[in-house]
Amino acid sequence: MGKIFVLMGKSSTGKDSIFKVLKEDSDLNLIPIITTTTRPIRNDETDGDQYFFIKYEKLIEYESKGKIIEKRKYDTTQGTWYYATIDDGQIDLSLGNYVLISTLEAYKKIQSYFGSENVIPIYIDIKDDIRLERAIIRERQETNPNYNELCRRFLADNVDFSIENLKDNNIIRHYRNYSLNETITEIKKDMLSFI
Ligand SMILES: Nc1ncnc2c1ncn2[C@@H]1O[C@H](COP(=O)(O)OP(=O)(O)OP(=O)(O)O)[C@@H](O)[C@H]1O
Repeated sequence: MGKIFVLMGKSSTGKDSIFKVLKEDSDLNLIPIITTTTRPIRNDETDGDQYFFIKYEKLIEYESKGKIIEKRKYDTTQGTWYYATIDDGQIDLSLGNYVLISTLEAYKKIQSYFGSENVIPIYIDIKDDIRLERAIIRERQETNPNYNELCRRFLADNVDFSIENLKDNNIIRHYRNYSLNETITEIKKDMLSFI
């Protein structure tokens, strides 16, 4: 039976940078799960790469077909955005091991959907000052930087990933992403021990 590795962490901790490398690693041979969002695509993103970028109407269509594993709603400074994991036939644990980027809330639902023994958390963390610095550097590269949204998310993440929430979900191991290569090596070693 395959495993699902769930990469989690506050914004700008490096989840996407780590995901990009792990999904190309031939030793791990992980199948990436692409989740869905209704938020606008950023300059450096490609549809079907970081997310499937869909319209709200399409999300409702999936919902009416009972295909939503989990869905989250965020009231952002640019309007309401939804993020969802959709059971669109991408995941079959008899076929291999999977990796996705998600949230703590979604991780819980994925665990109840696929069985907690099959779902492994990979929690990425860095100190707040470095996280904020990386977030600002990244945002500056956007055509229309949105520092209000950056700040909203920065603060919201500290609530979502509070020490209590992490403890309640039994997330003990923290992978500290100061050096990207070292973090990836560490995660890879642990992943290999599960597969
Ligand atoms: N170890 C690292 N050292 C320096 N910069 C890094 C490191 N890891 C990631 N970054 C940079 O930090 C920024 C945030 O990384 P990334 O987009 O991967 O984070 P994320 O957790 O996926 O963020 P979000 O959840 O907001 O999409 C990017 O500009 C990335 O290039």
